[in-house]
Amino acid sequence: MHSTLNNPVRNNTALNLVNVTLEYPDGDGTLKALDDVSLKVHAGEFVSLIGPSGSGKSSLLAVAATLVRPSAGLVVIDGQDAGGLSDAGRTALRRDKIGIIFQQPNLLPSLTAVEQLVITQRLRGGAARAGADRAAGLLERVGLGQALAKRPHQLSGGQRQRVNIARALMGSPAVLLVDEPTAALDHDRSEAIVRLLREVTDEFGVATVMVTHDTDFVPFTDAVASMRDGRLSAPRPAAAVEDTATSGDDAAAVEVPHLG
Ligand SMILES: Nc1ncnc2c1ncn2[C@@H]1O[C@H](COP(=O)(O)OP(=O)(O)OP(=O)(O)O)[C@@H](O)[C@H]1O
Repeated sequence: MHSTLNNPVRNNTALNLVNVTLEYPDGDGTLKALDDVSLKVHAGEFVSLIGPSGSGKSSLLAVAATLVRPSAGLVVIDGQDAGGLSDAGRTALRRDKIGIIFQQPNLLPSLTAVEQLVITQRLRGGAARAGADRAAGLLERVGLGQALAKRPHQLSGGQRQRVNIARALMGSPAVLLVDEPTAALDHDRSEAIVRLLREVTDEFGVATVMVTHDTDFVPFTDAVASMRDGRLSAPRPAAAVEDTATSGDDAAAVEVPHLG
C-alpha cells in the first residue's frame, strides 16, 4: 500500500565511519570525544547506541550527520566521502541523504503537520503539489492520517514525534540518525515510537542509528554498540544487550553483524 513512498532497496553500506577521532580543546590538552571510532551500518539495519553520559554518543551522531567535521578519519554517507566536500557540499549531502530526529521535534508552531513536511521539500527545491502528496502519505504511514491539518499544540508528544519521523523521511534519506527519541514520552508511547522506527527502517531501507538510554528498546534493533570514553564497542546482536550493557572495553568497532 505504501510501496510508492519507499526507497529502492539499497544493498550497500549507507553509513561508514572509518577510524574517526574528534578532539576538543581541554585546558592545555585535548579531549577525545571520539577515539578511533569505526562503524558500518547497511541499508535496512537498525543499530542502537548506548553508553554513559559524556561517553561520546551525541558526538558520534553529530559527526555522522556531517554537522561536525572529525579531527581525523572518514565519514562516508551512501558511498560519498563527506571529508572532501565544501560546507555547501556537506549541506547538500545532509539534505539529500540524512534524516535527523532529535529528542524534541522542533516543529514550527504555526504550521500544520503537512506543512511541516512540505516546507522541507520546498527547501530542497521540490514541487509543492508532489510534496503535499508525499507528506500526506508519510503522515498516514506514521499513524497521523487524521491529523494532517493539526498544528503542534493540537498534537500529543507522541504525535509530534511521529511528525518528526515523517519529516525526516521526506527527503528519502539513506541514513536516519535518532537521538533519544523517547526522552519526553511515557513507556508505552516510547515503545510505539521505537516500533515505528523499526518498521520504517525496514520499509524504507534506511540505515538507522538510535542513541537511547533505555535498554528496554534495544531488542527492537538489530545490533547494539556501546560507547565509553569516546571509544565504541563492536556492535553485537541486540539480543545480547545484557552482556553489552555491562562491558565496554572492546576494540574499535566493526561492521554490524547481519542477523537472521
Ligand atoms: N562542543 C564541545 N566542546 C568541548 N567539549 C565537548 C563539546 N561537545 C562535547 N564535548 C565533550 O565531549 C565528550 C562527549 O560528549 P557527548 O555529548 O558526545 O556525550 P554523550 O554520550 O552524548 O553524553 P549525554 O548522554 O550526556 O548526552 C564529553 O566529555 C563532552 O564534555
